Amino acid sequence: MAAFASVWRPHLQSTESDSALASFHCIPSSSRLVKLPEKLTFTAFSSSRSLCGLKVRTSSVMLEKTLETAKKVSSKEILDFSKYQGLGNDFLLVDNRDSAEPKISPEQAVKLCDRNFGVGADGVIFAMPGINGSDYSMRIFNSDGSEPEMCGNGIRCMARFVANLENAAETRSYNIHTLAGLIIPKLREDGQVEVDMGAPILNAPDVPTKLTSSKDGAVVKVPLNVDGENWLVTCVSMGNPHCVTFAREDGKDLEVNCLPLEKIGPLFEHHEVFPARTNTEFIQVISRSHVRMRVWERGAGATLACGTGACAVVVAGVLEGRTEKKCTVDLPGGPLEIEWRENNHVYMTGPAELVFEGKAFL
Ligand SMILES: N[C@@H](CCC[C@H](N)C(=O)O)C(=O)O
Repeated sequence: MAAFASVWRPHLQSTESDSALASFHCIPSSSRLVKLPEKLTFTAFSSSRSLCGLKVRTSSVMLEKTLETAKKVSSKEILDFSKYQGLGNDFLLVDNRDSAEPKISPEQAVKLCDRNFGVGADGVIFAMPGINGSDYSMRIFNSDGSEPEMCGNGIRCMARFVANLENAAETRSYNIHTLAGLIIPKLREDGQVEVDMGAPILNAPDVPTKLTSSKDGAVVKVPLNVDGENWLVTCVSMGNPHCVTFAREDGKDLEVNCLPLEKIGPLFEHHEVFPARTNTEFIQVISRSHVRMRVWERGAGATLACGTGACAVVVAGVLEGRTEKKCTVDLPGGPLEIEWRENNHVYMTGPAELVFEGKAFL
């Protein structure tokens, strides 16, 4: 972890392109605080110096240890990561193939996901050794440090990440063990990733929700009072819980771009009827095969896309009689193709792209 030290008119300047590393050190020149690795103490020097890739120019910053020591200290506390995004849902991917324990703690993930003080991401994903014959296991921490069972956009990114690590063929599929069971992403020739997301879970206590079921154990188009307003909701688990709404109780179509997501999202997420909290999808139907979605994610807030959410939406759309089983879901970050097939599995197709690789101080 970094330590704070008082200095006199410090001026730090990054000499590397690694913004994550730099962000731990860069401060406004008017400030009197500077973050440095905690094991450093101070003596005087008065010229321009380079510290861990940063140029230090001040007349009175005092350093006792050598720059070599600083580099050794830093290297022990650096995390290598690759940043990926799927429709703007962004993740730090960590090569965790040598251990069945995540390399960083939930608290460290929260810091790294911070968009001002860290690298910035909706979550951290660990590519871990496979279990029970699977190729890999995936675990993920949300940006609030909580651990979800699954992540649809994340698993597309993970497939691309492990293929890069392995220098694998452009087109192949992986069996990935998740806390929601076995999920199978396939890298396609056209660059898209198609994922067999498994079967939806509809039985209310398994979602989980305390709402009373309306149809064969499932919660379909059931009124839910949120802050004095009644919404009609359908609850679906894709391994993780989702509450999907197409309308308030007046039945009028939603105009999703006009919803105050930051206000109502947290009220759904923490509603007492969702014992494990919930992701919430607000949907506007454009046609029976095309919907517009905005999402408030459990543990991450408003994101540009949610893969498990888009799958839950098509299942909910079919159960409510609003959509076909094959549907395009438009998210703020772009479209996902979703299909609920005859084998009861939901298939999701979308992009996954490497943004950059980096190193961050923990
Ligand atoms: N963005 C993800 C879902 C990530 C997990 C979610 N926030 C939860 O807590 O369930 C996706 O693409 O599915």
